[in-house]
Amino acid sequence: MLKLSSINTNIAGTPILRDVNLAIEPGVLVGLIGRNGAGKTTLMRTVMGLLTPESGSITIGGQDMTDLAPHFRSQAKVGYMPEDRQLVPTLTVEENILIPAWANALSGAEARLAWVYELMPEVEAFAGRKALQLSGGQQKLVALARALMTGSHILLLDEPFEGVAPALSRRLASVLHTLKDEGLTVLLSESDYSHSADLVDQIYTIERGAVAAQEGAVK
Ligand SMILES: Nc1ncnc2c1ncn2[C@@H]1O[C@H](COP(=O)(O)OP(=O)(O)OP(=O)(O)O)[C@@H](O)[C@H]1O
Repeated sequence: MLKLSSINTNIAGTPILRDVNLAIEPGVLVGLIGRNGAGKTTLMRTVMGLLTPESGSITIGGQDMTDLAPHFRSQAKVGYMPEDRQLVPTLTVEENILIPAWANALSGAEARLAWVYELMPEVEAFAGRKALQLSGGQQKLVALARALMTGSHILLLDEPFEGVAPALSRRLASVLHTLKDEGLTVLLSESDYSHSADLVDQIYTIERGAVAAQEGAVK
């Protein structure tokens, strides 16, 4: 379970997240819906420990992560797919996918990589190509593959469908359906409901850094 309690995060002294409370039960796919600039990325970066909240707490699987360095998220089997992908352009696709495994000395990385390739055979097909040779949508799949290396329990996906062509969007949605069936816990952000409506079990909206649960919004 992922839980944020009364989180306030500032950027350069400006309050961005305001008293955010959010709880995701294991195996549930939650949509975080809000316009550009609402604070979705700030929320994800705060959960990942890349931004330190001014106050409040973050627990993952019952462990208080609020003051722990980002790499503790990998140990807790949390994976993060940033909105801007953040691939290293001159490394191959496979090298990019393996970065979190190297950085965290992940045991069982080979088996995990094989599982990821089984889930997304198209990624294995371009494993040897440099990241800069891929389209934006293909890079999104690679960023998802990389997030899955550590994210075997919880995935944070920041606008995964943004800028992805329709055919690849459908493919991405089908991969996310499979991950949901596998029991992963997922927080997925989107600026509207266009891609997530069929996927999410529960919705939170975010507006000017304030988060609200949408009761009975879906399923
Ligand atoms: N490095 C920064 N310096 C100053 N302000 C920032 C910085 N990063 C984000 N902000 C501000 O924080 C607010 C929330 O931004 P954030 O990126 O979290 O929103 P978002 O919902 O993810 O939107 P987007 O899809 O546009 O990224 C915005 O008002 C943005 O201008």
